[in-house]
Amino acid sequence: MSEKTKTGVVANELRSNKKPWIYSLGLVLFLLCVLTVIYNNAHNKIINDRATKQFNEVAEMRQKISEEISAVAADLVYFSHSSLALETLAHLDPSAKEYLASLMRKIGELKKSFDQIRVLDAKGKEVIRLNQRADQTMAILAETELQNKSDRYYFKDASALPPEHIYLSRFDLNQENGQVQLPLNPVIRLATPIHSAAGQLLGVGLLNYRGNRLYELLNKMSVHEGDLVYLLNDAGYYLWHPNHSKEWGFMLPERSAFNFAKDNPQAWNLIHAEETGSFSLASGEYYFSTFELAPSADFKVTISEKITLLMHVPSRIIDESSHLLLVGLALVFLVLAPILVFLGWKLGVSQNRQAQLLSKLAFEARHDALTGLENRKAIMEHLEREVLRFYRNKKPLSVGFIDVNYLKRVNDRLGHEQGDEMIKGAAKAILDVIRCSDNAARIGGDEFLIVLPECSIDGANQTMQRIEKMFASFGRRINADWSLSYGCSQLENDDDSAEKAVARADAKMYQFKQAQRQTVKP
Ligand SMILES: Nc1nc2c(ncn2[C@@H]2O[C@H](COP(=O)(O)OP(=O)(O)OP(=O)(O)O)[C@@H](O)[C@H]2O)c(=O)[nH]1
Repeated sequence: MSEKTKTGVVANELRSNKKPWIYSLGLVLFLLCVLTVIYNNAHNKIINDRATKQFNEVAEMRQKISEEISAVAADLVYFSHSSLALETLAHLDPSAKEYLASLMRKIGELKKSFDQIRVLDAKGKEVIRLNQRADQTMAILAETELQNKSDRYYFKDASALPPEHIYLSRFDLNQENGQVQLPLNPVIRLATPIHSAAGQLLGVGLLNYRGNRLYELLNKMSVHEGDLVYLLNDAGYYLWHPNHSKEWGFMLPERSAFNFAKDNPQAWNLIHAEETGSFSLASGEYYFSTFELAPSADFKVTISEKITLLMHVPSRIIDESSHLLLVGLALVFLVLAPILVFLGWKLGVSQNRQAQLLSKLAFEARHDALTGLENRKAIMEHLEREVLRFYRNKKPLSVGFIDVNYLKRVNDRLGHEQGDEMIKGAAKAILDVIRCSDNAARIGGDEFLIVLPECSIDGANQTMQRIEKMFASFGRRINADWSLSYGCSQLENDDDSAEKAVARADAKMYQFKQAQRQTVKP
């Protein structure tokens, strides 16, 4: 086998050995790519779903707060602009006051969300006042307990409004006698001026809406575990904080440090940039909506406060969802990767086997099984090519024909194994003697053909002699009398052909054999 062929075979083998690895790694890489695509899609979907959910939640809560305040405004308008209120304040009907108080009590006990319900006259003196009891019933205060509130901002602001307009105080803590009421009592005061038919101010209707009712709504918000909900006033103070001890910093000096705007100036600027939106910071995602704490547009609202509903998804929660996804996909990888490695390996091995089988078949189709030399078909193709080269460059081309003598007799007398040894001996002698550029083939039972490019007939005959000698020496080693006959021919001109050259060499070999037979007695 030539060095070149040997290198080719080694390269093929190396390639074959790598195939199972390549297929296994290829499939694992494919799995990694698929899982990466799945991760990206799932991750984006989680982000989008979360954004949609949070936006919807914030919008829904804003709507609920607006509906709640609208219902409170409707209650205020209902008793304040009733004929009973007019008759009471204008002193038209002495029994009207009693009916009005009874109506106000009904409203208070039905809704259970009012700390106080009052009617003040035009001078700010309480005419009717109901306080909510601990059991949520309403107590009508006696005449002696009624106070003058003319100096309070809510009376002044409300009495200055046009007819039927509504005033909403800021959302803050109720104060009694200049002190913050304890336990803390968050309230929103809704007030509306009461005018006579002629447009004269008769008094003010007033409701103290309990902020705790808003908190109940906020508590019902369906937030994902770990998400944080804040309600902020327009100065960034917490009206609602998951940690309630941070609320009301603008009213309680000891809590004045707790302010979202101060703690998160970057987030606060972004919140102020638009009414509703979202943004992401290192601390997590934020979804917000800033709106007026006011009833729906059906009411004429003159003064109200802007508040911000803010939902914060901490980065820890975001990372957790990504982490869970990663862990899930890692598990899928750990389950599938060994299966794919196994399948890739099997595929590579079976492809190797198939390739080896094919190359063995291809080799066998062109080679002799006993000697490993080429067969007739292969050497004739080779000779055809050499003949074409001879036509072109006219360099001498010779053919040697060898026939082993007395093979039949060896077979018959000593057995086929000895006969085979004889054939293999002839092949070995040929291969040991010819040049690398020569080609030899076994073309029949005991016949061999040798193609000798760039070799004259004399050179070919000398080569045959050397083969004959070497073959005989092999025989002597086993005390056998091995001999062979040979004949050579040289390509002559452009009319000459491979077949003709082989036939001439065969004829020469035959003559040689005849001559041998006459001189050497078997
Ligand atoms: N052991 C063995 N014998 C083979 C093989 N191929 C062919 N033969 C036998 O070789 C013998 C060849 O017979 P012949 O053509 O008469 O050749 P020979 O006996 O060498 O006689 P000459 O060629 O005339 O010298 C036949 O009996 C074949 O069966 C083989 O691969 N191994």
